Amino acid sequence: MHHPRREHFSQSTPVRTFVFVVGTRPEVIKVAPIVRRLREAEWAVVRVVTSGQQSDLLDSTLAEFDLRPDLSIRHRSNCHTPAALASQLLRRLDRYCGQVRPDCVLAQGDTTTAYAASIAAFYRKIAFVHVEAGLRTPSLDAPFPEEFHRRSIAVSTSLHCAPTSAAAQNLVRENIAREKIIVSGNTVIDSLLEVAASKPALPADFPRLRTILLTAHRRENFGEPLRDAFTAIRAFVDLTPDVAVYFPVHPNPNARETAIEILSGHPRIRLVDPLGYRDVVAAIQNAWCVVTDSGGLQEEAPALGKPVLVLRDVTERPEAVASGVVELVGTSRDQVFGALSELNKNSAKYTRMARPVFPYGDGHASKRIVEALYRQFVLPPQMRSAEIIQLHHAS
Ligand SMILES: CC(=O)N[C@@H]1[C@@H](OP(=O)(O)OP(=O)(O)OC[C@H]2O[C@@H](n3ccc(=O)[nH]c3=O)[C@H](O)[C@@H]2O)O[C@H](CO)[C@@H](O)[C@@H]1O
Repeated sequence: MHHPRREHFSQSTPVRTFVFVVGTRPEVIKVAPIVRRLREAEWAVVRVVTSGQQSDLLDSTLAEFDLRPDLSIRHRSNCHTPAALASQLLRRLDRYCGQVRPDCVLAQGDTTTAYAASIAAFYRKIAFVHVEAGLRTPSLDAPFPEEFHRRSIAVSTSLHCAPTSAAAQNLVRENIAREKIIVSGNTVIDSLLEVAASKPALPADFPRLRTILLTAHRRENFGEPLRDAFTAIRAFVDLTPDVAVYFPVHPNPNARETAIEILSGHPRIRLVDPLGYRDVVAAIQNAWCVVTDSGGLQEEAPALGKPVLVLRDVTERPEAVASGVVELVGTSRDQVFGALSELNKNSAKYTRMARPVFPYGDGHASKRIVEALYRQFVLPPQMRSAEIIQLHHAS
């Protein structure tokens, strides 16, 4: 497919072509506000490619955010391992980049899709822009394989859009030049605040009790860790008659089977299919607390003033933990049960954790990113202001 490039839309301003590559639900939620804003810019031609990484959740999320892909990569053969997906994607993205010849490839986060997109861009000598750059844990294989993806992507990125100052500092520690980093905020807060402002309706089956919104799907929690955490949650609900659980179950069979095994058949535990984004936002707004191993929910719930217990031992999102509204509890039975009981008994603690904080953004991240794209890809080098492409220190 060849898209003719208009070299100039007016006498002076060149038109640049931007290719976004997305493969999973969170990537769509997080790039959609950038795509929408960039499409309004007369200096930008925007293409969206889907990678086929998470085919079951992608189409509905694309539709909800009104993102129509220009290319949907489908896989004939089994692509269930990161290696199989990465190798197939690399070939397909290389071909696409060769045809379209974009000025820039953009991807978000830490998926195999984002990793393959960064390599494809590098081999074609195309600038790569990384959205949600600089998240790190101390261990290369936790989360696996995402931490490896993040670190590898950083090496060839020309513009790093870090959500927070701490993420930017992580990049500086890896010797990334400061001029290549902006602190944009996380675009998930753009999506979240926009949806929250439109007052989404609560899903009809959401319990009318104090409700734990539960999600769990991280690969490193499959098996015993999930089984332990779910057992503790069930025990807590058994002992606390005014508490319910609302659990949109991820389609991954490893997560799904354990959820059904441990949590089904309880009158106050509701296992439901994955929710649309509007439903999730309404569910967070109406939850008593959120228990999760998801990255996105650790960012969203604090902005809506809901306490979060994280079913992981480490997080690449330390900011809300430092604010005291997110607690890392791991997956052991004692810790999960203990953390829920404490939140239930200790109302002063609950109140401290149930206040809106915005460490991940103010809802204007996509505006900052589009401004940075304009500076980097449209303005001549001598006119690029250092104002925006600079490292803001934590206040
Ligand atoms: C290791 C790690 O932390 N990696 C993260 C991972 O994403 P994640 O862990 O956040 O993934 P999920 O939990 O699947 O998605 C979350 C989003 O989905 C919404 N949601 C949830 C349930 C539902 O029923 N319906 C929904 O709409 C929810 O509100 C939220 O916005 O990959 C991203 C991409 O690279 C990275 O950004 C991110 O670092």
